[in-house]
Amino acid sequence: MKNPVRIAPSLLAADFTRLGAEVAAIEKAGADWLHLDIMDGHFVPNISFGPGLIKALRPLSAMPFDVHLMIAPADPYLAAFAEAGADWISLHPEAGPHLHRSLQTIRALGKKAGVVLNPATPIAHVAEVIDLLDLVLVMSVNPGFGGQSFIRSQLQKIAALKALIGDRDIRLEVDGGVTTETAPLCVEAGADVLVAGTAVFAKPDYATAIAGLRGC
Ligand SMILES: O=C(CO)[C@@H](O)[C@H](O)COP(=O)(O)O
Repeated sequence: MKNPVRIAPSLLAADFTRLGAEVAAIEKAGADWLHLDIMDGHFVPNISFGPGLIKALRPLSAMPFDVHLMIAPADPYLAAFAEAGADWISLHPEAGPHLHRSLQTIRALGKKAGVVLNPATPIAHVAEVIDLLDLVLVMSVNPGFGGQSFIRSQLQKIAALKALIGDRDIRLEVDGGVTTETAPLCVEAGADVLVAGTAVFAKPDYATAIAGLRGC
């Protein structure tokens, strides 16, 4: 069965002086999920925000909170993100020695578990842990910053993952350089969740931007 396409604006591109209002605005504009990029200045060369912000935003929105951990190690912080209000928690295979155990921990916390593949990370990691996955996130830029250009080779990776996932109940998400030009290519390759930062928050009308990414 084909999943409907979900649009997940990335808060990293929002106006940090008015985050509560930004979250309310994208929800009203039709966003499906809120994507939250957690960066530690070590796993990626940027620092963003932590569980405190997620806890502050949680009462303001009914959207599922989709938390992408760009931190290493990730294991010591999984419970904090779960308690703060994350619904989906995804991490990189490179973030620790025991991806399988990390995914088990996320599920034991009652959350949906995801694995994230950098542009140079092979899909073999997914096959090894597929029974523990609710989501696979393909990075179509090198993680750390918004506003980068889409790496087109990742379309083949999305298609290969779609074939690997088959009819399992696993979302296939793409993040980085997603625009009205690249979004249809991602969906055609098999993605069903589109993360977009600048393609939403840098636009004057969020509803038009979200509808454009959804292809309607
Ligand atoms: O995780 C990241 C970057 O590391 C992304 O979520 C970006 O924040 C997406 O930004 P755009 O490429 O859509 O502007």
